[in-house]
Amino acid sequence: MASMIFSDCSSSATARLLPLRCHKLHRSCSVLSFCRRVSLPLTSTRPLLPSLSSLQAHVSSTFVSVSVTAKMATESSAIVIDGKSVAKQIREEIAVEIARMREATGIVPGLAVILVGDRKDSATYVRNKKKACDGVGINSFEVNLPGDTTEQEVLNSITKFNEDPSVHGILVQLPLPKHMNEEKILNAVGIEKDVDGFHPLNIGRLAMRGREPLFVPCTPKGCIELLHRYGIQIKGKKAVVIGRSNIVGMPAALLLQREDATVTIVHSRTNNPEDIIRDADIIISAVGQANMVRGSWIKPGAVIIDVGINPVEDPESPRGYRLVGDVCYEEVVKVASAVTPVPGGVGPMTIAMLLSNTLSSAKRMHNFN
Ligand SMILES: Nc1nc2c(c(=O)[nH]1)N[C@@H](CN(C=O)c1ccc(C(=O)N[C@@H](CCC(=O)O)C(=O)O)cc1)CN2
Repeated sequence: MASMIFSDCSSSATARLLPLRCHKLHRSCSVLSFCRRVSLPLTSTRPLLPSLSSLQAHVSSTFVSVSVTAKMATESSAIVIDGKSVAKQIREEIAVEIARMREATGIVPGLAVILVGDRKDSATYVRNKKKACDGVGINSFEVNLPGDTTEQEVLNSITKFNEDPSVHGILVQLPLPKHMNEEKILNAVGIEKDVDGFHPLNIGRLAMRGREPLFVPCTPKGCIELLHRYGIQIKGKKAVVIGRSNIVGMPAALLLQREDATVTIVHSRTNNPEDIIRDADIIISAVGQANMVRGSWIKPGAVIIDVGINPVEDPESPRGYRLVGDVCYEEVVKVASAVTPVPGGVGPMTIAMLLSNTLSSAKRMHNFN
């Protein structure tokens, strides 16, 4: 962001941003070591965050297990929105639905993933998607193409999957190599199999009142699902989305608007972004800048959804780096009422929403409710 000062807020003074593509991602993150973990609410209707005192009153009845210490009542500290656990719960719900559908109809949902090139991070995400499919009972189909493959070869794979009745969802892992026309490739995915929700027709419908997209992009959908499952009210709230990418920022803003929030998008040309962010009740940050959003930019009690996954150098970590979000977690956790960690926040929800979209697609195609 041109007008923002980037300053690292990690404990390591030497921490530096690393290019994501050079490194295999890993799960350990020292940032999480001081997180208070609050287990999941089992219902999406009961608010998790009305106040600390009512939170404590509900503790024994509402949550599976809660490890909130007495310290929390005296020290201002946000609830950690546990995306990893929510995603697990959603995968379990999806597995039950898939089994029900298979028993009733004999149909098994199928997801096709096309990976072009040799980015390690993309390969990891694709592998994790396949593992998640296996876990819930979705058939997965994979095509791996070299980085110098032609656009036509990618289009041929898409056509093949568009015509295959055992495939209910198709996704092309992004980013594509630079020589490819992303728009042309994403437009080729049949709208009824567009489980990433990136087809312009799906995005267009998302933007219009009174129209329904067949699919909503997975990461923004995961952000909203986290807010719902934690009982965080969106209606009437001031929401700020930081970043305006086609994959996250723009659809996240559209979704928040559909939920009746008043939405502002902050981007690289926004003047005084801190002032706008400081006014927000809900912040979704998706810029890919480590620790950019500081504690002083946050209104006390705001809810922070951090979509950034940024590797920073960390000599103390076994792999030499760790993942941090766009938000300076150590500072923000003291000001916000709830915050997603990185890793373990929005990331796992992306894959859970992909499974959910694939199941919906199979149900819609086979008229199964
Ligand atoms: N076609 C698509 N391409 C890309 C998408 C997408 O939704 N569709 N999103 C991202 C990458 N992505 C899925 O593809 C993705 C990113 C991160 C995670 C995740 O679980 N992250 C973990 C941390 C990573 C780790 O330790 O392995 C976390 O945050 O806890 C899942 C999926 C770009 N491309």
